[in-house]
Amino acid sequence: MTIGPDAPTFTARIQGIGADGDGLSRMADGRSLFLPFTLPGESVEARPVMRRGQGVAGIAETILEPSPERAEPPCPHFGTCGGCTLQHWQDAGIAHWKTGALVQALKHAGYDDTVIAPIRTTGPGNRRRVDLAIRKQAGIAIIGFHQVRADAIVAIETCLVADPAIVAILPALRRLVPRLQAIHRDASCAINALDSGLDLLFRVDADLTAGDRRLLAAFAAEHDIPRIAWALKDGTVEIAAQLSPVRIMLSGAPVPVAPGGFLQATPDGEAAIIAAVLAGLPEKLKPRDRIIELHAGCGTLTFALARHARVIAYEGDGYAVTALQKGSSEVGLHGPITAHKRDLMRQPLLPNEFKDAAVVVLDPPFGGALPQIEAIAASTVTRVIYVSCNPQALARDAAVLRAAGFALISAAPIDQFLWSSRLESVTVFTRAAPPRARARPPR
Ligand SMILES: C[S@@+](CC[C@H](N)C(=O)[O-])C[C@H]1O[C@@H](n2cnc3c(N)ncnc32)[C@H](O)[C@@H]1O
Repeated sequence: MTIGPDAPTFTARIQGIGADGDGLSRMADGRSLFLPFTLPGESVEARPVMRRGQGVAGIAETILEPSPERAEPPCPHFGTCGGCTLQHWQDAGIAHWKTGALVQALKHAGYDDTVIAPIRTTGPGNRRRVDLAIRKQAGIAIIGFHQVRADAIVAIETCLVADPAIVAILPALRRLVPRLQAIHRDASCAINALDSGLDLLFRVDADLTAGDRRLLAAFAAEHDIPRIAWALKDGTVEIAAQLSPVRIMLSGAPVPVAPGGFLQATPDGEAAIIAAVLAGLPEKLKPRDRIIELHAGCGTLTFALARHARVIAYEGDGYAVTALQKGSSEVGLHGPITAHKRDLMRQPLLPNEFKDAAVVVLDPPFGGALPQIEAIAASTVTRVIYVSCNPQALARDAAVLRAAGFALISAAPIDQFLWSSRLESVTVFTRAAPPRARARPPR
């Protein structure tokens, strides 16, 4: 079959939605056809444009029979900006599909008949972290998000998912960037909306000049931005301007999060994740018990967990570990929380390091935590709370837990990535203590 921008169109029926949020149909030769901005049940006039993996990516030129779940996309940038891919779908349809994605992932791991909690969805204007792409072209700054699978940047005037304080700084950034000499062509600006105000991290392609530093200090003062940092491609981060301390409150602890440091995408999502994690703790947990927390970041879950038992936290990013330690000493929790820097992919905790852990909480990055899960499976751990941002990785890791005798006792889908195909979830697994770990019966 001809594929390309001039390929003939044909009528295609959308059978489902793929992991990236594209509608799924079939070519006449049986290959998968991915059609963005279409919905299940729709009939469309499709043009197959290019190969994608084993399948073909296409364009729906005309929606011949629209789905009753179709919605009018509220954002003027929808369709070009790669940030949101599902604004053409009513909320209920997205919620149903995302819940189904979690059910499927768990089924794939061998867990059938899972009872799934109702999905918690974050509303617009809540995203407190964005990573803006920047391109300087003919003295003008293009600032926005990349198109899906493309190098082009869509200049954004507004963003309906981002915190309004982030949207409000965009015009000033567009005026600032052309004047920064350290930006030759491509750069980025990660913005975290913290409790102390916006926190900016520029990734630039050259060293800042003295003039750049003055500009950034003046920009920070004019817009009441406590800190602006910059980083070169090697990842070294330096502070360009700091007017006042930065902090985010995590379960009552003021944490001086590092520039560009990881935070859950939205405060509502963070609250829902914490609630689901705490609900999964063992009923008889005592303050002297040990919780082992893996991929702790700067302490989003740690401070909440430390109200219930001692927490031994591990995290690979040294800046995050330092922030967590500073936050715990601020609230006098230095005793109950111990934080260690450790690369858990290369050096996962060994089975015997989980000895006496009442529960393991893990919140790995997108790729999941296979080596670490295998060590947990081989340990005496009886309860695992798994926070995941990728159902596929969860499916793979949960299969290892199932093979090691863990039952799944709860699963909570959390949609903090409004109008995107991404999904967060919290799942709780338990198993009986293996014979050698069981208490000896009295004689
Ligand atoms: C999804 S974030 C969760 C962070 C934290 N639990 C939170 O809720 O804010 C994943 C964390 O895993 C950390 N991480 C990524 N790769 C790692 C590795 N190989 N070893 C240890 N930590 C890693 C990241 O730095 C990040 O803090």
